[in-house]
Amino acid sequence: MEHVFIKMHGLGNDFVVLDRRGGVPLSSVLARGLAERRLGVGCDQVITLLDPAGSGAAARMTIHNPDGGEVEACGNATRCVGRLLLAESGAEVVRIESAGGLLEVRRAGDGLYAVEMGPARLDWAEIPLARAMDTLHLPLEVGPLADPVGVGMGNPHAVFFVPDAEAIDLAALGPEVEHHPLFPNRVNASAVSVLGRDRLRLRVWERGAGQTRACGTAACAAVVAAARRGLAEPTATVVLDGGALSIAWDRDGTGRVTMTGPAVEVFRGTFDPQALP
Ligand SMILES: N[C@@H](CCC[C@H](N)C(=O)O)C(=O)O
Repeated sequence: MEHVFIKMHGLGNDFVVLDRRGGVPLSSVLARGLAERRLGVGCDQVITLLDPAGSGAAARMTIHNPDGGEVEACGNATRCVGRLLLAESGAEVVRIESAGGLLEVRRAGDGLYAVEMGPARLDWAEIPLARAMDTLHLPLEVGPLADPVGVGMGNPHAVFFVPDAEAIDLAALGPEVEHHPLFPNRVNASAVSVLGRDRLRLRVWERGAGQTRACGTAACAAVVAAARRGLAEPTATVVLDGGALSIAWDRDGTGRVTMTGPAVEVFRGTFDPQALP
């Protein structure tokens, strides 16, 4: 039997979205097959909408990386799901349940969507790291990547500040950082250059996905890390390969991070699960 999917993206970080409300969660095997770029539909993450558990949210969202692993958070996908649910309900704001917590999405004008991504996690156990340590300086060096900041945005991030992010060979260095024993759940790795007090350049190696054109949670983590190091303000623009995101960390208040950026629907189609690799 054929299944319907929606292809969406946020700054080129692309998703296959499946609406399974009233149905059952997606298996890792099916997620891997759908994400496969030669034989599947192809995407950086597979997103499933399920019935909410009862928090008053419009839906529950699950996220699978192309390696089949289910993960806690995806900033760009949250804007995309928010767009779908806002259009469906006509409401001003929608709440989405995720493994990383309850997220809120609202329209921000000009095709932009603002997501309240929850609090930045700064404690080693919440990221998580393998043992107790100062998350502002992780004892890690992989080639030109050294002394990262650890940040949890629901999912784990290591943020490396470098003079020139363009010069970093992420394809070569990313896998070693991702699988380093310091990170029991593996990690997303970012190379960040400070362009100004309110502007960062970020290139990312995503856990379970490899290099992508943008990662929303990495952009949040980069601003949190830069503000903690005193390198930038807690409100800044992050320039990724696919475009820019506005990030605001309410550092002295709730500790929550708000991310604003585009969410685009590309097309809708069908697939036959039996035909997937
Ligand atoms: N692209 C996402 C993050 C997706 C999950 C990540 N690869 C992980 O394993 O934590 C984003 O926009 O945040």
